[in-house]
Amino acid sequence: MRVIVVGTRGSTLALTQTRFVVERLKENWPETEFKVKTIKTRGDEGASPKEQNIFVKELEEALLRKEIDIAVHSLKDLPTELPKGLKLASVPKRVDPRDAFLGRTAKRLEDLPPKAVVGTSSVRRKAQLLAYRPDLLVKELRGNVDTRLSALGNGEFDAIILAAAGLIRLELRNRIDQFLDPEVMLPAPGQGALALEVRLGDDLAEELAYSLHDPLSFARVQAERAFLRGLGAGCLAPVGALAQVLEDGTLRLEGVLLSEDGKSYIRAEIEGEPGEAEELGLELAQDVLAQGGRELLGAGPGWGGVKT
Ligand SMILES: NCc1[nH]cc(CCC(=O)O)c1CC(=O)O
Repeated sequence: MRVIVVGTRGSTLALTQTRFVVERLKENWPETEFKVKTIKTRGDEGASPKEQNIFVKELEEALLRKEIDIAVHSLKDLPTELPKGLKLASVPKRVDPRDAFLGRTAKRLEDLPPKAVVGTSSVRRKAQLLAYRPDLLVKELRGNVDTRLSALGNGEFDAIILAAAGLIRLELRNRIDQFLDPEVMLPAPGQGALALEVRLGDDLAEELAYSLHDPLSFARVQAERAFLRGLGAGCLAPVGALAQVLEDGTLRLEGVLLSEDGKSYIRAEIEGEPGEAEELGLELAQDVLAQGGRELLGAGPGWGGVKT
C-alpha cells in the first residue's frame, strides 16, 4: 500500500490547515495511510512577500521530485498559472473570505482617528484602505499571523488588517473586532480557500484529493482568479475580487482594480451561471480594462508578481 505524503509549509497556519485536510482525507479514505511533511519555503524565512511565488515554489518542487504527493496551499498564494506537470486537484469548502480589522483601541475601521497607523503589507489592502479613509497612515506589516498579532500588541500600530480565514482556522476568531464589508474591502482572489495540488498523472493522489472538492467554492475562486488573470496583473497588484452564490444559484462576481494610493479605482460586477465562472471573470476583467484599467495598470510599477 502506498503512503500518501501531504506537503505543507511550516507556519502555524499552514500546519493547522494541513492537519484539517489530512483529518478529512483519513475520514474519506480509512484504508489509506497519510503522512504530513513540512517543507521550508522562502516565504517562511522572511523573504519579501512582494516576491512572486515565495510560499508555493518549494512545495511544487517537492511535488515534482515526488517527495510529496499532495501539496496544501492557501489558494490566494497560488499563481493563476500552474507549472507544467502539476494539477489543481481540488478546492475544499471555503471559509469566510473577508478581511478582518483588529484595533488596539478603536474596534471599527470607522472609529479610527485621523492619522491612525494601520498595518498591512498588501497593496490591495493599502489601496482600498486609502480609497475609503485617505486620512489614515498605512505602514508595512510583515510576517506570519503570530508576528502580526504581536506587532499590534506592541503599540506600533493602531490597527491591523488580516484575512479573517487565517484567524478563524487558528481558532483566533475572538481576536477579530470587525469583518470588513466587501463594499469597502474586496478580498484577494481566492482568500479563505485552500488548494490541493498534485502531479499530473498521479491518479490516486488526485482521486483522494478530489474527495474534498467543493464545486461552488471552486466556481467562486475560478471566477475571481480568471478576473485577476484577465487583467494580466498577477496578485501583487492592487486587485480585489469576490464571487458569491446568490439564493437563486446565480454567481455574482465583483472586482476592483486600484492605483496604489487608492486615489483612482475601477470597480465593476457581473452575474451569470456558476458553470461559466471562468468566462465571467475574463469578461469582467475586459470590462475593467476598457473602463480605464489599462491606464491604471500602465501607471503602476509593473504589477507582475503574485500576492494577497
Ligand atoms: N498572504 C499570506 C496568507 N495566505 C493566506 C492567508 C490567510 C488565509 C487565507 O486567505 O486562506 C494569509 C495571511 C493573510 O493574508 O492575512
